[in-house]
Amino acid sequence: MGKKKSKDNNTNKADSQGATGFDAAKQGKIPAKWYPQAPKNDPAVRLGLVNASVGYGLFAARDFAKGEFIFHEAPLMTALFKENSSADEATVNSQHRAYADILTDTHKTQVLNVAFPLLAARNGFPPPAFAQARQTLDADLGMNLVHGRYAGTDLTEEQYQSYTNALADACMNFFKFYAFEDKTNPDGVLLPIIKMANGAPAPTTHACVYLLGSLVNHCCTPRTPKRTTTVEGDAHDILRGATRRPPIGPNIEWRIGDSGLAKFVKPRHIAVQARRDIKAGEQLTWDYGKREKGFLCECDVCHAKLTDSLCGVL
Ligand SMILES: C[S@@+](CC[C@H](N)C(=O)[O-])C[C@H]1O[C@@H](n2cnc3c(N)ncnc32)[C@H](O)[C@@H]1O
Repeated sequence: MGKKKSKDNNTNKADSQGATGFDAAKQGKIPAKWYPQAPKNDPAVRLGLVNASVGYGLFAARDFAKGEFIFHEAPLMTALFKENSSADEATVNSQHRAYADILTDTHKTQVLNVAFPLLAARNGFPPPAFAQARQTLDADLGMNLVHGRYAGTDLTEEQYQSYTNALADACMNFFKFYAFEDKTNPDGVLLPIIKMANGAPAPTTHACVYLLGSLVNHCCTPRTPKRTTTVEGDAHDILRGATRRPPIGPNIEWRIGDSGLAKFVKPRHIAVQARRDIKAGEQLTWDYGKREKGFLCECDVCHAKLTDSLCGVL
């Protein structure tokens, strides 16, 4: 009962924030492309498993038009962050403090351990049983979302087990994998996190971890953005002449805080919008940028490149 009450409180808070943004949009104070077009309680995203090596991903729960606002959410936790910072005491302490704060809130801890089994494993928590995980994800995945959006999951028990079983030797640097750089410090000066080639200490700034935003996977930006392909599509196209094939490449983009695009997005909140038209069920991806990624990319652009090179060989 207590849990339900706190969720309702969250929703009410979100609604009142949403109303402000909504009014501002109606008055033309924010660009129409950020206007929340979907009715309240229309789910924006679902959590699913891409495959065992890529892990979780976010999927569109409905169609989105190019430029459409998809969701925005408050950070679950923020901490200091430095590129390659695992030896930096202040940064590590700050990250531990952020995590400890979350552990004082049982409800948030449950959600965190289900949404981020990597983090749970690192901190010695076995992933919860599927039945509990499913309930938590369905009910609470969108608890940080504003504008009344919510999210749930389509994860099956089999998928959940296959992913969580693979996590025994899970990652050591949670923030490195999941945090967003909040590039705007309180004075509005940009503090990009860059890898220092000369070994000098990298700049430190705040990093934010989000419940949904941090679960978005990477997709490379295609060199020629109009290039589109599918294996079957290629074969048919050759026979029938070129037809329009589904687009590839990152389909969303994000901003943190009020970056001049959305006045209702508070500092450190992340806001996500469609970079092109998106169909329900499509995985939402963005380009992580040039930073060292530390994984073998399995995005559709890399798959297309591989297909192209194999076709070239055959
Ligand atoms: C921000 S997390 C995204 C959520 C993650 N898939 C999960 O299940 O927790 C980033 C991690 O996801 C995986 N990942 C993201 N994009 C990927 C891609 N294009 N190819 C392979 N792995 C990817 C990598 O393990 C990466 O370190």
